[in-house]
Amino acid sequence: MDFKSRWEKLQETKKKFLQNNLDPRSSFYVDSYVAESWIRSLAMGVSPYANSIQERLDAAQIVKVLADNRQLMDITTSLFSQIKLKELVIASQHALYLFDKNGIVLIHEGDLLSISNESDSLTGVVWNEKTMGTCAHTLSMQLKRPVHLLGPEHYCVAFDKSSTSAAPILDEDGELLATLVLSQHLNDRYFEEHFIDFSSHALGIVTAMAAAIETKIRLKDSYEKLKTVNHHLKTTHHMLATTLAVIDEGIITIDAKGDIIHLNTEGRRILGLDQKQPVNINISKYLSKQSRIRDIIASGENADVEEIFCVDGKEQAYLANIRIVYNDNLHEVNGAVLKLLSTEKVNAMVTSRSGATASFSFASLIGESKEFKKAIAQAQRFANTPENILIIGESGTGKELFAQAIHNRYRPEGPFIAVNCAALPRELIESELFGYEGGSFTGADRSGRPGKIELAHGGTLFLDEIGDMPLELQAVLLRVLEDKQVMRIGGQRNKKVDFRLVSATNKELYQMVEDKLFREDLYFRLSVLTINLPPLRQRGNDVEILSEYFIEKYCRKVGWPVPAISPTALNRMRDYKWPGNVRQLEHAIVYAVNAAQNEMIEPEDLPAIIISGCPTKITVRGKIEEVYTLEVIEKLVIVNALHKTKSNISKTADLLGIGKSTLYRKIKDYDINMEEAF
Ligand SMILES: Nc1ncnc2c1ncn2[C@@H]1O[C@H](COP(=O)(O)OP(=O)(O)OP(=O)(O)O)[C@@H](O)[C@H]1O
Repeated sequence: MDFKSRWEKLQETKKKFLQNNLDPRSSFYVDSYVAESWIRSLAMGVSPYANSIQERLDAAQIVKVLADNRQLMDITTSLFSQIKLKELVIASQHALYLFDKNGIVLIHEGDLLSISNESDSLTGVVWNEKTMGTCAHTLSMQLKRPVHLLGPEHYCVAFDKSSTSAAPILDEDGELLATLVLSQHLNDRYFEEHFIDFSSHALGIVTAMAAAIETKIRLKDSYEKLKTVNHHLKTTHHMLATTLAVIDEGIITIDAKGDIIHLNTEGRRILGLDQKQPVNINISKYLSKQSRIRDIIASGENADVEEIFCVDGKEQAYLANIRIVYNDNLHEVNGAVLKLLSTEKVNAMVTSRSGATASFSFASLIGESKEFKKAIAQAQRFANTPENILIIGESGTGKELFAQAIHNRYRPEGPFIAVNCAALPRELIESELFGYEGGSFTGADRSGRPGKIELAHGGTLFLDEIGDMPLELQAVLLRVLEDKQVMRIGGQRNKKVDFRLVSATNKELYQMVEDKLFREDLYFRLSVLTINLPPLRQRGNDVEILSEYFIEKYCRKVGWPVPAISPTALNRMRDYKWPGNVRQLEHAIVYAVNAAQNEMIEPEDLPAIIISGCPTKITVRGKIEEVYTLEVIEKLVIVNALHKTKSNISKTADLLGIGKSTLYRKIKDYDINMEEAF
């Protein structure tokens, strides 16, 4: 059927439908979806004779709709301008419309039908089946496919001489975004001269343009998504970099060949690289030939080892936690992450957690006597130099306290490591002082352990009872002091150590040198600066000052009222010889505070040894002399020996040259309190 005949048949069918209510669905010429739409339009009360649309969004709604469709409109207008569509549309006397998914006019070029009664703009006009009945774009919106309507197929008679093509614009999920419409008014020439149907061309153009817009929208969406992913990636990267930067351990990532891929701030500091310097360096540049890192990576097994890094000629030891990174299928080693913590820091952490800190300062040393003040002044002077210091004094005179005060004056930030050479079995002193390498001897830690000398790096090593150090170890200690480096038992390499040695003794050290029990060279090295601590019995009124101090300290601790000391009790305490010095005084005070019935400490509240240990005053040739009974002296000797052996019965018996059972009997007879002796 030719164009003109078809047009006439359509018009006839519509007329019958509108005027005689003849069901268009039975017509051979009208497609069923068009016929259905006519019926709907009529049912919705749309006037078939309307030639303008009254429904339009208000200004605010228009602004919102335009904003919601901004991207679509931008893409459409840029496409229009690219292919000069506007000019083409006008020249070919077409009109072009872009509708949103609800049929709101977003863009239009030309308004051939003067559909709007507002001459200026159609934007915001609500043009759908409800307002204008069957149109190409209303059907295209419903069917989601391109639709062409010829004149009378439109519901409104006003479009009887129009040819309209519409194509939907769908999103990725097939949801309707908009429709694009190309419409042409068929003037009389079409009917009289050509009768040519150009509709297929228009439909092709509008479909191709809708597809182009869809592609552009999808591209833009993908780009936006990529941008977001990229942004997330960047943010994650920044967060990771910031997290790594605040970790005060060096984090170095290397590939399987050992090339550095990434380092955090501390990692850069360790390798001496400034923050901007590129990192394409191989890690082996900083490692010695003995380094185990390469083998560990090749073995593919995580490991924690101590590694020496050499940067600018300077060696520094680190505890390296090596974690292997595999590729996705877990068969191949991609590289490793090294976490480096300087062994100095590890040691400092170990020592601070194990309580190896010095709490005493010169200000907390109690005493006003001339002798004591002289010792303090001397210690303060010596503290300011890096030299080794020897403190000589009887047991309990405060030698360790002095060592702590010296440490806190000179190197308070470093570790304070104390070793009592008399308290350790001979065989253990060596490993305790020098440490050992992993697997050096049975029973040792698999990973090895640093010795106290290593742990004292950057601080003070306090060797108490230095006189008890075995001769063979004295030689090793001397070498450490001379070379300032230490080698662990079973180890291969020397480690630099920097510490101040404070040693202490209650023995006649020089006498030991003469008896060949102590190395002379070591003695001279230790005793450059010597401090003699006076025994308590030579400190006059310090007994009273210290007693009051200890009473208050103890009562504060247990929350009791502070008692006074009666003058008689104080006299007894002054007369007593205090073989255990300040330590013994402190214990005596704890005993007395507990024994005292009221606010006054009386002589009977003091430990029995203090009362019985005081000399008896007798007159010899007119002169008052202080004499001790043999019993008192024996008791004192036993207490002293018990103190020295830390109440070890066998050792005490050996020391005194008596049998253990005799010792037990005497302890009972003299009512010796073992704790008090200690
Ligand atoms: N001047 C002092 N001020 C306060 N307390 C003191 C003073 N002197 C000693 N002490 C007390 O005496 C106790 C013993 O001190 P310290 O351990 O330093 O003695 P020492 O001479 O190292 O003993 P030893 O030779 O038996 O190891 C300390 O716990 C402390 O409470």
